[in-house]
Amino acid sequence: MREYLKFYINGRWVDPKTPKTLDVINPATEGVAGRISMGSAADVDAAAKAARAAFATYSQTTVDERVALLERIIAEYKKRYADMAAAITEEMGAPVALSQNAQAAMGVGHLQTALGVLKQFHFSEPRGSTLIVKEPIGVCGFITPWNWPVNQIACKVAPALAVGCTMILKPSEIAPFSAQIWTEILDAAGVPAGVFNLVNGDGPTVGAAISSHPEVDMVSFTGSTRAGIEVARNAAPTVKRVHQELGGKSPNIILPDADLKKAVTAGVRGVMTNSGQSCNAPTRMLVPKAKMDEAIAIAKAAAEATTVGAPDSGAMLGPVISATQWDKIQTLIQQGIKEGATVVAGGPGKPQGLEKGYYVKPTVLAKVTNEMTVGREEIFGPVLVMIGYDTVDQAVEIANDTPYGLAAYVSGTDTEQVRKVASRLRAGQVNLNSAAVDMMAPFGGYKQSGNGREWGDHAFGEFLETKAVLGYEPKPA
Ligand SMILES: NC(=O)c1ccc[n+]([C@@H]2O[C@H](COP(=O)([O-])OP(=O)(O)OC[C@H]3O[C@@H](n4cnc5c(N)ncnc54)[C@H](O)[C@@H]3O)[C@@H](O)[C@H]2O)c1
Repeated sequence: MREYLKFYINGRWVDPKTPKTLDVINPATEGVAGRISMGSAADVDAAAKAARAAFATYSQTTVDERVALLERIIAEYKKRYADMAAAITEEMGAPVALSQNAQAAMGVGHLQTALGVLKQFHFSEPRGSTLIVKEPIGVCGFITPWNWPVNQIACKVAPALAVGCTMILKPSEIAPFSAQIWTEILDAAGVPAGVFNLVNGDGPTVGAAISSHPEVDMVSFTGSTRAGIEVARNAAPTVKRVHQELGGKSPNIILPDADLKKAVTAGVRGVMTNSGQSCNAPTRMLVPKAKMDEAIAIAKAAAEATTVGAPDSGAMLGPVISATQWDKIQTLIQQGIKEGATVVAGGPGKPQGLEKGYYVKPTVLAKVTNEMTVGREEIFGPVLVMIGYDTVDQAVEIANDTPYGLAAYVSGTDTEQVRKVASRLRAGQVNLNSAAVDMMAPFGGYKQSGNGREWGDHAFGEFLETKAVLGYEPKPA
């Protein structure tokens, strides 16, 4: 039973201004795994003031000092790696192997990436007699979700620290354990007081207080489009910069000349991983109608080979995050069936023998059209929908017919055609032929999937202001 009742403000573990707690549920057991304090606007205010005070000195640190700091954080992270992976499994149910090999790995991955970028980054550029300077934007507010918890914390905190910003983090209240370990790591690494602050709590209270606080210069939010809109609304009166990373319903175009077995199998795996709880999951598979029967058979086999079970059982999928999420997924599957989709694999209800815990059957729905609810709404569970197309033009049209634009996937053997299709897709990241993760590739959405870009060098820009210093080079006498 974990008890994380203090916040981290101004380099110290402090009690909340008003005591209030929340039980954290382990989704694999439905049992209480721990307790956190739920903060208030007063806690956010204390954190914002600490971050503002620390900005005066931290923003003036040298690149070498920040390189040394990131190196110390990476060293501490490596010491706590197993604790981090265990915390993630406990808070959100990821299989042990996924937590160890991917979830926890992303945390240190973003730290190392930020370190590499920082060593080469140009913070100023002379242009004639003018100097253009990139300066840290100030105090940042970070609001993060539960699905890739430390990934989303690290991809904000690491570049922000690298450029000289100070910050307040509000992690997901449903999965707050990894954020606690993260904070302990930063504390052990000697992050100066006030540079990084942690306040736990819910969105409407702590999230809204961060979004609207006049001392917060920018807010970076990852989560649902609904909450992202609220953040922007609350931020508007203070004219702060708002960075949103929101939902997705990413298309996966399997071109007529693709290696069908490889592409469909990879597509199914891409949806199911992390129990379908990835914002960039390839959830809409677009298949040539002439190849649909064959594709369905491959998808069925791949989904049925996807094992589900307790995080420590060696199964490929754990539970989904919560009872609410489980219910939402079930309602959407039922809605899909009602609107005419065919269940190819999985379907409603819990997998056999897994009555306790929020487990969902790896599900494939075929005969889906892009107009159906399951073709349009983000399900955020292990549910793939398959949609047929007649021509490549039609596939592109269906792919783009969504309010989202986070990711897209294309498979085919004709490289020219694959690239051409990629150029027509309105999405922030297009993955060709199951390319591997690239930590330097910018990550972010078009349309209602958000704005701005995280990861790699592009992330630095989110936390920088641009200053033009005219007359920097004095005119020769
Ligand atoms: N684009 C991306 O990079 C990305 C990554 C992961 C998840 N997501 C999206 O996140 C969603 C799932 O996460 P979730 O259920 O935790 O989302 P959520 O929006 O409910 O919660 C995300 C965070 O926002 C906070 N929040 C909620 N309401 C708020 C408000 N009014 N003001 C300020 N903060 C508020 C929550 O407390 C939490 O910390 C999915 O839609 C998914 O696609 C997007």
